[in-house]
Amino acid sequence: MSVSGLPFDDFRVLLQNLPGPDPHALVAARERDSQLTKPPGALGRLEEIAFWLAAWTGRAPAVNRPLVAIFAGNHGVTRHNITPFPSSVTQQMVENFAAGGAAINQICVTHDLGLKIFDLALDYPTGDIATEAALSERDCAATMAFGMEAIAGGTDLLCIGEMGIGNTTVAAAINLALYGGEAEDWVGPGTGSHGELLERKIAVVKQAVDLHKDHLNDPLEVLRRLGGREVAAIAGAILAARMEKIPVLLDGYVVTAAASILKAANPAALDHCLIGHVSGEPGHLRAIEKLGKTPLLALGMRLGEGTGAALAAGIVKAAAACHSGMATFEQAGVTNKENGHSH
Ligand SMILES: O=C(O)c1ccc[n+]([C@@H]2O[C@H](COP(=O)([O-])O)[C@@H](O)[C@H]2O)c1
Ligand SMILES: Cc1cc2nc[nH]c2cc1C
Repeated sequence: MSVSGLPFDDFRVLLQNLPGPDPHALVAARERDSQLTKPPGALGRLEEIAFWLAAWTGRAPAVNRPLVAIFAGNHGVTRHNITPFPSSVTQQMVENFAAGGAAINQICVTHDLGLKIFDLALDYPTGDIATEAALSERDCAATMAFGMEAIAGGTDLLCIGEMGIGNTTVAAAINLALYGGEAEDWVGPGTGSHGELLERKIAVVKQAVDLHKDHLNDPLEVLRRLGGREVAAIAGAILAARMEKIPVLLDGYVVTAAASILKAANPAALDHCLIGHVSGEPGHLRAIEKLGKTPLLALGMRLGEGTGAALAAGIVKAAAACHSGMATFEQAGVTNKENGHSH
């Protein structure tokens, strides 16, 4: 935080000074790819993923310490009775993650991914966005700074997930603020809001964006007024990963909304991120299109907790393994000339 000035000042400076990709590592990866024992381009998107890893790590593509970080928060807006599950489920699921009983635990075991849970003041829900700001500037900046620490233990691929009853409502409000359109374009069922629950969810999102409308030209104001603690921490984690040359896999609707805040502040802010999957939440595909990205997977999942990003990490690991482990034509003696030496 700044010695003088406002809590967001350092983030504003950071957002305008993000490092770019490493051109040398990218050229080296393209050069090696052209020598591997496969027809040019035959590994399709896996080749693009290897190049992306090289560009954003500045090294030969490798994934040795992948990490899933789950950020958990609670939301004052749930007082409007807009979700089928109570806010107490956030803490209960955090305990389930710790005990190894959630879907994300099984995917982490499957793909050999580390898992860290960051619960963010679950006993202190954010302000109700329909009637006040979710967070003060000070609290929002401090939570972003906390999120930046997610990578402190070291990782070379960060998969970002979240847990927070009510957070598909705040994600919808963020998207409506950033992209416009109708509340109905961005509000979906989340964990299963239909009928009157869904109608109230739509009304609350409209009310929230209307209440804060004079302040929504500034992406960090969108974050603190309409977001939540896990949303702020995710924004911080994505920024920290960029500074530390760590590629990022984004998960579903809520993580994408958090990421969109950064993109609104700097169009290049998400160039080190891929979208792990498109979730079943109807607004997710629309939000992904606004980011100009193509998700790696489409499995009809709508769970959150990092599950889509973690599944995609398996593909990213395979892309790195192919790039680094395959033989070159020369090494394998594969050639397209009869009895010749070159391909
Ligand atoms: O990632 C998604 O696209 C996604 C879609 C629907 C629900 N969720 C999860 O469900 C919770 C939020 O849903 P809700 O209905 O309480 O707003 C939160 O814990 C998210 O991880 C996540
Ligand atoms: C049970 C349950 C598990 C979740 N995981 C992510 N969000 C969730 C929401 C609920 C309700």
